[in-house]
Amino acid sequence: MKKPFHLAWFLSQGYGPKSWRSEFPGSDVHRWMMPDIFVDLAKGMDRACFDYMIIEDSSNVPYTYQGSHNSYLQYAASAPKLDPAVLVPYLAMATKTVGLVPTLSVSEYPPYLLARLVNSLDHTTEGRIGWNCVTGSNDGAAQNYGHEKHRPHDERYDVADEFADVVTRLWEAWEPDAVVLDREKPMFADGSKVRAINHEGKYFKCRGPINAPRSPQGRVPICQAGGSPRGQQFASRWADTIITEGGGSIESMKAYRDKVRQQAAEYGRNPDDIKVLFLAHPIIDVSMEAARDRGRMEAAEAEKHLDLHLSGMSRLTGIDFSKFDLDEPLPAHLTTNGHQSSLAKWIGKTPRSILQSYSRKGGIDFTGTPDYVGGLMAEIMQEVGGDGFLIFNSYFDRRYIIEVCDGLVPELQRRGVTRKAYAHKHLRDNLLEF
Ligand SMILES: Cc1cc2nc3c(=O)[nH]c(=O)nc-3n(C[C@H](O)[C@H](O)[C@H](O)COP(=O)(O)O)c2cc1C
Repeated sequence: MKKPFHLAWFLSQGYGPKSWRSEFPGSDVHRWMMPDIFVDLAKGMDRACFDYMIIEDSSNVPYTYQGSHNSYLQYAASAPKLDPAVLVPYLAMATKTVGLVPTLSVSEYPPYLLARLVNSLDHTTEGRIGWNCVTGSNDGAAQNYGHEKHRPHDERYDVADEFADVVTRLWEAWEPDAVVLDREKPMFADGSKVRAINHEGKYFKCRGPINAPRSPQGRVPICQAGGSPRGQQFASRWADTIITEGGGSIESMKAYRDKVRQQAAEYGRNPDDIKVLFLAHPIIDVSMEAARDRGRMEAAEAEKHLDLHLSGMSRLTGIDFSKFDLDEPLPAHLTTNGHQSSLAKWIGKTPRSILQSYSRKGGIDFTGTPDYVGGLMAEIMQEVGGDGFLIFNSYFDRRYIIEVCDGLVPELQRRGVTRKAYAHKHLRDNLLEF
């Protein structure tokens, strides 16, 4: 029997405008700031029994490309974005089980504030919350929080280590049976079962305890995407689920997963407790020709707007890519304090070839009928060994939601490789189901 795998959705470009340039825009594009299209997505995911949706985030209007914010605003690329934590309760109210994972940066939140927010969301969703733990990368965001630039790349992960330690201890500061609710005594909570954490570290100081009981999951699942050696080390230590591009081949996916699992074992963790999910951008239609046509149209459209992708590369690395010749290989000496794993992949390639692979959405080509794409996904996961896929499409429309949730996923379910019903209520339990 085939081993089942997990499905999640990466809401790339966060809580921002989605379908405004689509052929199927919906009649409510000017109301992009309302939760409606995201609610439709979450309902589709609940029907299809996805594990979770990550709501990407960043909190600045970037100006790295050509020293100007114009291209970002022109394409609604990275801006505008509303706060992902605001979206979560709307999605939770509209669905029953799908997990909800807002992105919250350790460079922007104080640990107590973040621990409290996530604890509150875990209570009110009855255990469906995860935390996408990021360090931030673009200096423009650091400038919105009182700094000139971000800390050095690897030190950000040192900060994240201490941050995750404080946050997880706050989440566990109340014993599971601390709330007594004894009306006669009277005793709401037993003080002997609630402890301060008295943390004094290199970066943070926090007394605790958190001012709310342990939430349904207690220690909320942590999601992480660090791709550099230091990032992977952090993820192996803390993450319950890791999201990654995967490198575009079965070999690279397998190698990445094996490395994470080995590092996790070195930290004394059970590697099976970490679910590695690989980005996938399926393009689905009723026939192979129709799907390929759509793929060609998407690529042609992307190639018409090279500055959209150049500005994205600039934002991730802090390097202004308008300075380079499109057809000259990028110099080997380039360094970044932003996404090191992304830059490492680009060095030695020409910007044009990087953009072409961007416009084809890099990675493995999942273009075809639901039957074809479902079969391909099943085969790939079988070879990689796990643990699942993370669907993404930055500017999806409602048609895309249906294609994936009501076309592709039923094919995966028919093959017995993804779940047909949730076995549990909590996100962590669903992640650990297989
Ligand atoms: C699928 C995926 C989702 C990510 N989501 C976010 C995000 O929402 N916000 C953010 O600041 N960074 C995000 N990142 C960036 C990662 O947190 C990390 O900075 C990046 O992968 C580079 O890792 P490195 O610095 O270890 O090379 C994401 C990365 C990936 C691959």
